[in-house]
Amino acid sequence: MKTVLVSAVALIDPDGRVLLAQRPEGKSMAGLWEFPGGKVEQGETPESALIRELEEELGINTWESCLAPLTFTSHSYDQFHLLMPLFACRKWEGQPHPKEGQKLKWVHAKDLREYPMPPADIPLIPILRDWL
Ligand SMILES: Nc1nc2c([nH]c(=O)n2[C@@H]2O[C@H](COP(=O)(O)OP(=O)(O)OP(=O)(O)O)[C@@H](O)[C@H]2O)c(=O)[nH]1
Repeated sequence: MKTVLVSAVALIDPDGRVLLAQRPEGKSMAGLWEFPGGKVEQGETPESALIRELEEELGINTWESCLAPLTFTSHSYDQFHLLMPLFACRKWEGQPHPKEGQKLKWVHAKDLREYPMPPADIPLIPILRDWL
């Protein structure tokens, strides 16, 4: 099976809340809440892919020096195996706003379980809760 590298980020606001984005209708796993990010394309690093995705999805800018490795998930879906590093980021420029029709929500760590997430993300929840 093909391993797909997807880079994702926990954006953390001054209140310690994390930004989740709801996958829009029409996409696979529509309605589930996920961390902003996306596939690492040819010639990109996980960091550069994330910087690009944050601009495309949320209209914010950040820098490699502001992306701290936090943890990762590794999960087999039917069609591919997902390998997803999760970075933490507390510093960016601009106000995150939905550029692709997705819903956005700042969520306290203790409330993360209330937001249905893709199966690959489930092991990340306690790690984030302990870390935040
Ligand atoms: N950004 C992001 N992707 C995730 C998370 N969890 C998870 O399983 N994924 C999966 O990782 C892939 C990310 O791909 P993408 O964001 O670049 O592209 P996409 O949603 O258009 O993908 P798709 O249309 O192929 O489903 C998707 O298959 C998505 O379901 C997460 O927390 N954040």
